Amino acid sequence: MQSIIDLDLYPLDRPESPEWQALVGSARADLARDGMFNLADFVRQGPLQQTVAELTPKFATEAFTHKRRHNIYFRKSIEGLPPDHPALQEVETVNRTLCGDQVGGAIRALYEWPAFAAFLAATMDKPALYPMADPLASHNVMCYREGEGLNWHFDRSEFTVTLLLQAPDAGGEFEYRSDLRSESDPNYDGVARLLQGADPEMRRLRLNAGTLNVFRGKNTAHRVTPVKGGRDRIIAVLTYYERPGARFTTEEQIGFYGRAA
Ligand SMILES: O=C(O)CCC(=O)C(=O)O
Ligand SMILES: [Fe+2]
Repeated sequence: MQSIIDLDLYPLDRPESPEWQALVGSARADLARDGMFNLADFVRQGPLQQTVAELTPKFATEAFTHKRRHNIYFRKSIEGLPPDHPALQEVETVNRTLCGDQVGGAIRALYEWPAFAAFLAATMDKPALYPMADPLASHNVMCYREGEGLNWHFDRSEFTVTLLLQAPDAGGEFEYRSDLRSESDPNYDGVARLLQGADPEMRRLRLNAGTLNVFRGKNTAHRVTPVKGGRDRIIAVLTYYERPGARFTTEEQIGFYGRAA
């Protein structure tokens, strides 16, 4: 793992050491304050560039083009909400996705490294986290070309872990609004306000390649703005759950990836 991650900077291989505990502590403090934490230069430049070189031809030939109009919930209707409620306003998403069964190398090695899941669990104050059993959804790499983005949504899992592999020249920014809803309060009026561009608490993040980002995606509305310029935005999305064996439904697999597996 030392060839992929700088373990001197980020001692994930030494759980419970003072350095590991300090890293977990600062990640927890950031999560509590901002709903996210970032570890810059988490993956080394060599494996980053190698991964981009391996995956670029696959994006040209075998990636699924995710292009659809959807609302922030990725659901046709929400019980108790009239179809014309502004929280159900539709937006368009376009990007290309490679699924877990198409991504190997450093990304898969990191995804399946037990010490990485254990570190993430500690930052989130959970007893354990497990990779998904879903051959498609477990770890994805997404590519956004000029004009492409991912529109407003909430994630299925409580936390989302991303690793930017290649930053675009401009655009492709990550915009988010932490704690827009909660388990007990869907806050549809707040959702409508965000979609109308009128939420003063929306924040924007420009990531650098190699940065690990962890955020509370289930109740944090977020989007990726359209990329500008010729350099694609390429990002790995790693999904963990508190129980082993998590899978998407067949309908979700087809909606996100165009196939079931
Ligand atoms: O591309 C990103 O930065 C975010 C990806 C994301 O939100 C998702 O895959 O659910
Ligand atoms: Fe997301």
